[in-house]
Amino acid sequence: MLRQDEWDKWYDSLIRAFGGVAEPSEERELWDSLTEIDRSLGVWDGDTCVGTAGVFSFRLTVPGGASVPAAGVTMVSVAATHRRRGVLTAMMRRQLDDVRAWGWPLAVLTASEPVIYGRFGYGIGTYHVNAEIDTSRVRLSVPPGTDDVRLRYAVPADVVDVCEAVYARKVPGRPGMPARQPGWERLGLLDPESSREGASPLQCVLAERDGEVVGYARFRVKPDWEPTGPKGVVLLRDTEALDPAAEAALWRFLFDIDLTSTVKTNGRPVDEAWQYLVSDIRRCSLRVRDSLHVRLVDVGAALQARTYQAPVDVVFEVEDAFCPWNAGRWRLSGDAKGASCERTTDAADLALSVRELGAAYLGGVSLTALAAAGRVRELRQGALAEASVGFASAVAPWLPHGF
Ligand SMILES: CC(=O)SCCNC(=O)CCNC(=O)[C@H](O)C(C)(C)COP(=O)(O)OP(=O)(O)OC[C@H]1O[C@@H](n2cnc3c(N)ncnc32)[C@H](O)[C@@H]1OP(=O)(O)O
Repeated sequence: MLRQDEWDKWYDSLIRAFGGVAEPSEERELWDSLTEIDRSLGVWDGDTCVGTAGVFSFRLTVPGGASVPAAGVTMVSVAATHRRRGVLTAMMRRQLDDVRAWGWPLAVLTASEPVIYGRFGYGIGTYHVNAEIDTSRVRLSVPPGTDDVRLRYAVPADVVDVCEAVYARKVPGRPGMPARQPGWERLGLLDPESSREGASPLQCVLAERDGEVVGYARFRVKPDWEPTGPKGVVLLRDTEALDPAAEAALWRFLFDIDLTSTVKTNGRPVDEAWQYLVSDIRRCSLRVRDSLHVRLVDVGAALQARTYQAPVDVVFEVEDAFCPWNAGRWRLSGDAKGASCERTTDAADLALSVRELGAAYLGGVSLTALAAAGRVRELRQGALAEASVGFASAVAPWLPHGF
């Protein structure tokens, strides 16, 4: 376990493993304040730190809206001098044992390289979309009520509480969103000058209706000119809105900022509303990327913490070499109201590894698709369709920010 007075050395070791470029002090201080020391691991060779791993104590929305304790695995590194000797494997062993002992059913992470974590039982549970929208050509058609939404600029730090309140109201409605705990609001405000690369400081626009804040967008603008005229870029940091009209008003604003011709987004939901309002989706240059990797640390507790949009009664035969306490047969019975998941000796209906369960858990990756890839085996006819429909989420799961 890490000690507070070791943090600087520990963090320096992490930074070096990521290439050694120092973070702006504002950012370093933020991660210092968010580090949960007693949940962090350091591996030392003498007084040199050669391995780092941390955990944030998240609560994550799962299908059905429950907020489930989840270890947000973070700050993982092994010094290049000590790589490929099993240091990461040893830290993952200790960490997953710890998470189990804390009684948390899930561990989640975003990976520097997707190849790393499958061996430890993580499956890719959410994807996100990056877009580069040609707003000189792409038009938005907005729903009724959009013109009733008033927009106004505000200083981001001055209105962070109202933005957080909007965010908090969105959390239960989308699997994968963490409830933002005190301190995390600073992540959305992070704005070191050295990271702007010619763009403006962070700007914020609030959407209001009848004096109530119903949405916000935080962004930067990077001015640019060519001989024929302006071609500035709007760099979206984040946006949330409480209803379709507020959402459309904010996107219309982002599309229409004078002297700009591109909106760039990073890490947006795959089913976000603006995609269904644009005149030309092809000119939005969508790219999909893996986002949250999900590991069921306690299969029974995790599967019964969520609900199922259609009735499910199936026996899973689960393979889990890294956390053998999960291996074996589990009967999951559930519907949209609740679920139970117990050990059973009954015959299995579906066979899969814990990695596929992690992928399907938040409802964004279909068990049928995994079966088509040979990753899930159907042992009772009909069980695959039943489980696949039950597991799906009407709203695509999404992780709103890195950690
Ligand atoms: C949640 C996060 O924080 S993501 C950030 C992860 N960190 C980084 O990317 C920083 C740079 N990289 C590193 O620090 C290290 O290379 C790590 C942490 C990725 C791997 O640490 P190591 O101690 O070398 O891993 P370890 O020796 O335990 O490897 C276990 C297995 O995973 C494989 N593996 C580990 N990392 C990688 C990788 N990046 N690419 C391919 N295979 C890998 C190893 O080859 C080994 O396979 P084997 O069991 O078949 O021999």
